[in-house]
Amino acid sequence: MSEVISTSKLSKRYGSTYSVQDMNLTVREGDIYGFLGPNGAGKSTTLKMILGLAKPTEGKVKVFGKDFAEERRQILDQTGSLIESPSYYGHLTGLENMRVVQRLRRVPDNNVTEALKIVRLDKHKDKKAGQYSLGMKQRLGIAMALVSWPKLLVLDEPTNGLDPAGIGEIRELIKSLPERFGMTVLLSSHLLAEIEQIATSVGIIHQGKLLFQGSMEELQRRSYPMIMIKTADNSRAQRFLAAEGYSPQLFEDRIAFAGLGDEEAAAVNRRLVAANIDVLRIEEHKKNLEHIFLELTGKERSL
Ligand SMILES: Nc1ncnc2c1ncn2[C@@H]1O[C@H](COP(=O)(O)OP(=O)(O)OP(=O)(O)O)[C@@H](O)[C@H]1O
Repeated sequence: MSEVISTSKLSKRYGSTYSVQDMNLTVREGDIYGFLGPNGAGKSTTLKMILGLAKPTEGKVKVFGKDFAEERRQILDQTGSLIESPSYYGHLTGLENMRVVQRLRRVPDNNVTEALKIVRLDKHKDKKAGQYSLGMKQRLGIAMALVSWPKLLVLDEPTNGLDPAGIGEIRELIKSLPERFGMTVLLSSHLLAEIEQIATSVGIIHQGKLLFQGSMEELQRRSYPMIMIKTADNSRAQRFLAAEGYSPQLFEDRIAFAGLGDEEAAAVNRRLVAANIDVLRIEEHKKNLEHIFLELTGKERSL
């Protein structure tokens, strides 16, 4: 798969503070790349530099293998974006707003009709955008970004402020874009669950630095399984097993073991039963992404 975006040592400094530092980001064709980080991590700043809306202090951006500084126009012609909140004219209808973008992008009427249909605003196209709900405004913003059928779509927190139904709708829409239209999508979010559900690749940014970059599977692989055992008396089970040389931890209503193989799990089970401690459940838990994220950002030490 070819690289659609690659940045090398991309940095942005405001005063003496780096908002983004030495960012080597790679987005491949057909990816839905989830750019994940807490508020203030530097996501918007990075996206703005990729789109030429902010000037890097250091480093380079290549989009479609072209140097942004040299081939800006050609790159932007094939790119659609929604950065921060959508910009629209409140006194114009959804359709009229689309026409404004249509003229700028010099695309046929059909593109407008299709884009409105895809974001399901076709029935509301004659209503003033100022009277749209938050979700509709967001969808209008996405329709504007889609109108030229870009090869690359960059979306900054596209589900911000939406209710769960709206989030689900936008999520399904984004997920369908690579397959339906051959697009590559780069989107940012501070919500792990959202990235987990949409993205095929992930970049985790914290305090301006990229801490992890890879496929969603690679990130998932970092999670090692824990064996959780629920007994009729967890405290007694824990003391008993600790005396037998194991090191279980009490965790909610279970005792937890790291790195316990199948045979060891069976042995623990036998010992508990022999000690007259009823075993109610034995389960394998994968560490969830939240744990991994917290570990990467250095905020979590236990379990
Ligand atoms: N124009 C600016 N001048 C000074 N500092 C800025 C400017 N723009 C951004 N910053 C700082 O850069 C850091 C990163 O901001 P950025 O908006 O990129 O973060 P983010 O990850 O997108 O967060 P959020 O999700 O809250 O938008 C913040 O500390 C912010 O205060």
